[in-house]
Amino acid sequence: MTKPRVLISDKMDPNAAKIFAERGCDVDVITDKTPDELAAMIGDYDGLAIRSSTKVTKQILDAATNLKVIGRAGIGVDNVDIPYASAKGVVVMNTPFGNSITTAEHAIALMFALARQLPEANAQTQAGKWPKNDFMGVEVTGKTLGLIGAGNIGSIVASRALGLRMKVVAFDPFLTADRAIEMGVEKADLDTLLAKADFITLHTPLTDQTRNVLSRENLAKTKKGVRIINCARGGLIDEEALKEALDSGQVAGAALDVFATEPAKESPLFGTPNFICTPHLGASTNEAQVNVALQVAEQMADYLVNGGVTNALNMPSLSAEEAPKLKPYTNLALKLGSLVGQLAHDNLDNIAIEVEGAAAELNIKPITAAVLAGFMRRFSDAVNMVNAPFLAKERGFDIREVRHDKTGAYHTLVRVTVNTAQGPRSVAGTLFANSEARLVEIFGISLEAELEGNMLYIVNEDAPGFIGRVGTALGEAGLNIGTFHLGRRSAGGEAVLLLSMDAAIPEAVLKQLGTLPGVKTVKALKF
Ligand SMILES: NC(=O)C1=CN([C@@H]2O[C@H](COP(=O)(O)OP(=O)(O)OC[C@H]3O[C@@H](n4cnc5c(N)ncnc54)[C@H](O)[C@@H]3O)[C@@H](O)[C@H]2O)C=CC1
Ligand SMILES: O=C(O)C(=O)COP(=O)(O)O
Repeated sequence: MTKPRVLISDKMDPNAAKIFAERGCDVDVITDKTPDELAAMIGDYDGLAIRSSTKVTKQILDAATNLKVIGRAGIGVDNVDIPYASAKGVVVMNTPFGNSITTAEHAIALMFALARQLPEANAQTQAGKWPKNDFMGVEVTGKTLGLIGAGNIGSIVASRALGLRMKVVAFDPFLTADRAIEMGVEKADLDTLLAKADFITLHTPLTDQTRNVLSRENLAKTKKGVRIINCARGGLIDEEALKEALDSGQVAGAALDVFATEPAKESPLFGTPNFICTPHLGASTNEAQVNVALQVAEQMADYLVNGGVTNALNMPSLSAEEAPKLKPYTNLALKLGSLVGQLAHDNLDNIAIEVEGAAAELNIKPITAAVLAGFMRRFSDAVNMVNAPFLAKERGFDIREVRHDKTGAYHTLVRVTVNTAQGPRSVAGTLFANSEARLVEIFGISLEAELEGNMLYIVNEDAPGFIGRVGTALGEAGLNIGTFHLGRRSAGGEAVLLLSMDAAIPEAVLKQLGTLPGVKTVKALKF
């Protein structure tokens, strides 16, 4: 097997490259490339490891013809076009906890820097001014900290602030009353927070809902003299409006680690009194960088080498232990989905996946994803287990997953059913020797077959001499039959023939077979 190739395109702790190599990947570290340069090289790679500098846009994803996984050594993934990556079947992972303490500490550091104007006092002292009477600060003890976003980082900031004897008011639509009590914070709506807070700190991702949460209008609702800290994402604050609010004194100080456009080489805020900034250093500690580098490399290598999925934003998790157990099932599911996809005529919008026996003990999500991937291959070759659920959702598919406790004739079974105009149609398969995928039922008829390569599917009325006529027609066309599988509903009733063929069957031969007496359906299948 060729080794998966990984590109590390942002500055990352060397542990990442080391882990990739140890886990059987070829790794290149090539940073600071322009988008065009990255697009020109990305086609060679199976994995892309990034921080916040690399922008994974449509341009990059279109050029990434071999890419299977993007790993973000950090938290925010707003620099990755996740919907497009999903549509392209590329898994996107992050490391949701590795740098959260470090970033929370940076927010607290900036809060103190604002409260005591440390950067300016430091600069003037070192300039020989000894400005002892120019810097009157504020205490944080007893003050109210307004937390916008109370997730991992926000809750660490809250715990540190409570330790500093501050009061914490939190706005987060997903914060439950119980969790707020557990955190020791007061849950509030945004307007209440804006009116109460002496300091405001932001800890939400950048989304369409959070963009400009501190807009001009909202800045005007703050308590006069508020101090604002942003260690989350630049787009959360209207920078022009913040500049005006600093100039007017509505905002007494602001500390930004992040900017709407990065690198921020210029800004209306630069040079404003009581404005402090750092160049997106929130996650920059030795500890955090080692954490995220190790974690991203482990996760990506797991996926590329074993199929394990951890911390993916566009795919259900699958442990490295589970992945090998599920592999034969996803293979079976892909084939059953593909069979239904190739045989179903209607414009279907529903599919049910049932598992029983040993299959019912497993994580059903990857099995469903594989059925959908197989089923939707009739729409596009680019469908895989990552993008199939996403595409199915986009098409408004009704997907049902059923887990049966009972065990039937087979120790393990996966059944795929679609509702057609003629009623439900289902196919089922099992695993022989725990690994070999076998079809065992097709549209209510028992029939055992491997679904492999080129196949010929015929439905006919069971009648003497029919099989001979099929064999003769194929022989005369110079087409060799590999294996031959037969099933029927009842003697003289509907029968199914499933043949594996050594080569694809030409259209003319299919047409000719269709003219044989008693034939209802003839179809070439490909697995
Ligand atoms: N400056 C830096 O170097 C770093 C910045 N970050 C940024 O910090 C952000 C937060 O990280 P975590 O706390 O780990 O994420 P998280 O996902 O644990 O927490 C985010 C919180 O924001 C809340 N939220 C979502 N929409 C909201 C809305 N409309 N209004 C209010 N709250 C909302 C969520 O409910 C969640 O509780 C990341 O998304 C990333 O952008 C993260 C690490 C380093
Ligand atoms: O983890 C995050 O979300 C960060 O913003 C850290 O960014 P960085 O990896 O330091 O470029």
